[in-house]
Amino acid sequence: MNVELWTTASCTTILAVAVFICLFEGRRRSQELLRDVPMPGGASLLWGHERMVSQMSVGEAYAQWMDQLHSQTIKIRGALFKPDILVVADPLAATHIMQRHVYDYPHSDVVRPRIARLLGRSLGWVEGETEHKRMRNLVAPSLAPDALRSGTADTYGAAEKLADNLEMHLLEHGGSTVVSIVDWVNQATLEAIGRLGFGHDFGGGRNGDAQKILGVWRTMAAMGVSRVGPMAVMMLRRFPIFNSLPLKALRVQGDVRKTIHEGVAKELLRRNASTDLRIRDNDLLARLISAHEAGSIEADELMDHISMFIMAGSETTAQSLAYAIWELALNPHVQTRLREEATAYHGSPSYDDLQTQLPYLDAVTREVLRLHPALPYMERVSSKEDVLPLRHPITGKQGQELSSIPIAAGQTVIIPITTINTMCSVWGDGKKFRPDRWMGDLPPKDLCSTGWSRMLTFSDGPRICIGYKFAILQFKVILLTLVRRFEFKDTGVRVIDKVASSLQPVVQGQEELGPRLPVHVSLC
Ligand code: HEM
Repeated sequence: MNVELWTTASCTTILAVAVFICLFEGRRRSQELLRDVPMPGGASLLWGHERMVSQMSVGEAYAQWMDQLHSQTIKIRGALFKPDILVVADPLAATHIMQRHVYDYPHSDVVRPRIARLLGRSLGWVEGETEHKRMRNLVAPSLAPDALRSGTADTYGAAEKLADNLEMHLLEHGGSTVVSIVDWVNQATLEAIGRLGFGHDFGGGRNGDAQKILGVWRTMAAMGVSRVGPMAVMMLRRFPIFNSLPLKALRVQGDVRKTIHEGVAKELLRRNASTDLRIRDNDLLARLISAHEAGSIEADELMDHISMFIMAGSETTAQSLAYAIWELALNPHVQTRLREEATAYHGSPSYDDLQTQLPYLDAVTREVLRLHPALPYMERVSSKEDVLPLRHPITGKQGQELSSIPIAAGQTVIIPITTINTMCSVWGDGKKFRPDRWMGDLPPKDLCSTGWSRMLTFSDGPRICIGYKFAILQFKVILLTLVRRFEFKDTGVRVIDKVASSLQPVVQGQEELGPRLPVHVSLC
């Protein structure tokens, strides 16, 4: 063997041993600190518990294990010999992470590169307190209640356009037909964020740009819910370096951001330059452009804020609305009662009336957002050692009661939003769709999360969803408009909740068709 070859071989071996020692050491330390945290049985040697999580309907596996182990804090075995993953539904521990120490728990190596590819290096991606606060302060006024008050009429405009298009579609089909409702409501939510944030008309969510954006998103989501989707997540969780490989599953994520940048974002900037744009003083685009002109943000950041807000501002609300209509189809008595309230109110309720004058619409909204959170879980990694306080102590290996657990730096932590929002030990009949719960007694506050409405649907603390008030406005306006004009009926299919970046409904037996939520619609 010549010297060069020998040196290369030795270096490679030393590197491989070093990587192995680091991985092993990280695993050992994390296992040691989590030794008292209960773990369910049945892990596969290769896939740990992670594959089971992805095979069941969203949140189901965690709920079952937490019930079995009588604990809201558990650990699961990671796939491909990854160190154990901590799953935290305990309200005090979740509040500790999201409220008080959110900057010590950045997004994981699966989540952050995905956000960068899909939506851009904007607010949901940025880490570190200073940079995060800077971005948040830049965009927050555009989504504050005053901005929403002046944007309410535009949101009604988007909802009416959807209702008109749907009515036309039904008339072409003899007055009633089955539609995949997600695709329809997504047109309205895209139109609504276009109008509110950017003074932009997406042609009711049906023009060329809108169709391209919704099309690439659908392709990405279909791949995410296919068999390769969960595999890719497990591989990336274990080997983050795969994030830089030219894999198809990753490339289609990048297509979403690219489509927005090359289409609507360029068009907005072109029209701004020719002053052909209807910008409200405080709207998102106006704020971004003045920050760019003042030299406080680069062009790349400007473009990424546009892609982030167009997608985050439309897709999540569309999923939630689609599930709302599906629940109305499954629960005709709720639908009738909601329609009665909606038609008893004459005209279009203002932003403030929507908060107080339609109590049943409010209850239905909260119940759908509780049961079907559009982001079913959050995944974080501790950047330093920490001690997690617990509201519900766990019993250690020696039978001792532990009201806190130590966390190693680098520990992956999952906060299972769906499981937290629906836990029967907190909510009683937590898996049942029952809007009336919001008009009666709610679970005691100390058993619940400190997020909006005692849930974690919009996260909590300094990184709580910045668009949640707009999401609720869109949700109520579109649901109110649709329930006044259409009747929804169940089609009898069984739906399984999957995740591809966000919650995605899949029809059992028709998985190959990708995310769909079929509902029978007719004119009222
Ligand atoms: C029902 C609809 C929505 C749901 C359930 C939802 C949920 C969430 C959740 C759980 C997070 C935290 C994610 C994490 O930290 O890992 C988040 C963050 C975020 N959401 Fe939403 N969201 C919704 C609608 C919206 C809308 C309408 C917008 C914009 C107009 C928006 C923009 C954002 C942004 C920019 C962030 C990052 C905030 C930060 O890190 O400071 N979301 N959302």
